[in-house]
Amino acid sequence: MNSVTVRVPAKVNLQLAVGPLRDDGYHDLVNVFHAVSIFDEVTATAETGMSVRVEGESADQVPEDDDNLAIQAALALARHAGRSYGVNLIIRKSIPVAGGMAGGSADAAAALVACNELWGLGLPMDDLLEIAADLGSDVPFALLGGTAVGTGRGERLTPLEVAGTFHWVFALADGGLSTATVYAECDRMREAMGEKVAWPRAGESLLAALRAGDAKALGAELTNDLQPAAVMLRRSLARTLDAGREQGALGSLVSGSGPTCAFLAESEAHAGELAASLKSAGVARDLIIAHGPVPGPTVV
Ligand SMILES: C[C@](O)(CO)[C@H](O)COP(=O)(O)OP(=O)(O)OC[C@H]1O[C@@H](n2ccc(N)nc2=O)[C@H](O)[C@@H]1O
Ligand SMILES: Nc1ncnc2c1ncn2[C@@H]1O[C@H](COP(=O)(O)OP(=O)(O)OP(=O)(O)O)[C@@H](O)[C@H]1O
Repeated sequence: MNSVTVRVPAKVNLQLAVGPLRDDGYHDLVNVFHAVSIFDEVTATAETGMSVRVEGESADQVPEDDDNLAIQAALALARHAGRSYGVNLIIRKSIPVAGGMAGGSADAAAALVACNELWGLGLPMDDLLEIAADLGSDVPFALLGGTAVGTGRGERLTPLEVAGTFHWVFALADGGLSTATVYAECDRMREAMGEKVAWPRAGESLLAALRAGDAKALGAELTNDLQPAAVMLRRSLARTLDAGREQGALGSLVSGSGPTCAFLAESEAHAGELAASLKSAGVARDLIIAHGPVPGPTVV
């Protein structure tokens, strides 16, 4: 086999509970991940060296050297296998860059799956998950897909049972936000308010809403502890979130570290109406309709 193409979804966080800052610079989380139908595609082709090319949505903002998370994934996999494999990766991006939807992590997960296949390694999921955790906190979930709760840095995963499909509208913003900067702003705001940071816990009502496939109940339970920090760093997000609520979204929140905002709709038709109203309100660079949960990386 000379070439393998893998399609990989974006994520939104349905609950992001951020615990105290740890000594290693990370935060313990309860992170309810949900994979949605916005996809990047990664094609891996056998080659002697390691190279990457990026095409599509905001490709110019993605590095085409060893800083690219997909190349780092291929290098980590070759190291794990103990061989000096080569690969050319072509990444076709649709997931917004630095948008809080884990696009880089998705590409890394896709590269792990594609190279595992291309190089005939046959490594099991558990090995790939271990390599993924070293690449970034979101990468293990990007390998898994579906809906799952992540603890620790977000890398320790338990898949969740979900009934049916949820319909979403995503409002894209101009420019990205740095994940590390948003966490640091969250710490700063908490300290300024003298807030005692609680140990993060999964929302029982949120898990029940997922099990029941109850969009209305889910909408009321969406929470993101990074949202105040993201809004502080990008004030315009307050207006975007307000517009979603005014236009009848069941729930509105910043996706992960932002600046993409996520709005839950009642149905596919309602998502279409909501996207049209938000477009007219002029509160986003672009709007994308998607559904979840969807499976993780898939060879196409
Ligand atoms: C905001 C989320 O996307 C929600 O899923 C993730 O928590 C971020 O995951 P990620 O982008 O894979 O993040 P990493 O590459 O592991 O870490 C980037 C930076 O984010 C901060 N970080 C990340 C994860 C975590 N549990 N605590 C943190 O404080 C740290 O400053 C870290 O240096
Ligand atoms: N394959 C990649 N795709 C996108 N960005 C990448 C990639 N490799 C490295 N990067 C760098 O990582 C930064 C963050 O990109 P990414 O799109 O993953 O952010 P994000 O969606 O906010 O992440 P998260 O939701 O995991 O916090 C970008 O600014 C870019 O420079």
